[in-house]
Amino acid sequence: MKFTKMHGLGNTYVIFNQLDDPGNVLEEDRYPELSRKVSEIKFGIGSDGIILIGNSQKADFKMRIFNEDGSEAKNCGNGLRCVAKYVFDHGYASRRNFTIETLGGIVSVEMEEGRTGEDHFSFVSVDMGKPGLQKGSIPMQGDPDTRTIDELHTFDDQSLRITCISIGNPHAIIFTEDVQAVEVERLGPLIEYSSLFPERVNVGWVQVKGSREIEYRVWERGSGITMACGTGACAAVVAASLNGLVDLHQPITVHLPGGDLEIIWDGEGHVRKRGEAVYICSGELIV
Ligand SMILES: N[C@H](CCC[C@H](N)C(=O)O)C(=O)O
Repeated sequence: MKFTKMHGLGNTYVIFNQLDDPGNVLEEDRYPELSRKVSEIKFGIGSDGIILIGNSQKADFKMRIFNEDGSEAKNCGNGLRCVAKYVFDHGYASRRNFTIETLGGIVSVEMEEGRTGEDHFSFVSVDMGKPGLQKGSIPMQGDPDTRTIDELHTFDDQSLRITCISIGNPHAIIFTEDVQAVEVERLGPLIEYSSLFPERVNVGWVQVKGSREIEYRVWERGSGITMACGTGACAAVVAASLNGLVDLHQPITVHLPGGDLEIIWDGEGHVRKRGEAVYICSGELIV
């Protein structure tokens, strides 16, 4: 199978182009195992998961994403930027703006000139759609028509205030005074596997640095600690806005371990993000 390995702020995916390469199409039940094998650095390639680029009946392209543990996710912000750059650079997209279907909905992307310009169109803007705010959209236990904003919940011996947002995929956001001091590795799985979330959950910690700047660390459902999470960064800005901690209508800089993303939300409509997508290598996977 031919692959291209790319990253968005160090959140790395091995991408299989299925648009015109039947050799990259497997039986449906083989993809979870493929993701587990490919993601493993010693016996595989090493990544946070795999992405399949396919044809769509509803959009210009289709993106499927599988986490490191083989679970299929409904959305992937960093992955969308990588897919957009790939299809644009390889001539599948005839315009700078186009749409990509995900299991979490259809998103619009626009290719932008890079900051330095040496790698033309290295930046991608993505309209991630309307965030889900009701418990029923996350999904999580409780009244499906109510929101989870700064709600106290207990996870084993930890009582934490959480704000839950769906960006097509589920996120639990926790605000902290010192994001670097958080024991992400210990708390992440406690929350990810809590019975509160029937489909598990991505967990993000946010330290507000100013009305237009936050710092964010993530424990990803199905992949653990990653260098960045695009949907998580969007969820973090929406959660911070709902808690009155950052400005609406203004670009919010989100500092992640792998770099910065620019996110903007108007308080009720679509959440948008802008960031880079970078090639690492391409090759042939022996399956
Ligand atoms: N672990 C996520 C999928 C990857 C999301 C992340 N890598 C991003 O950039 O949004 C989930 O199971 O919903």
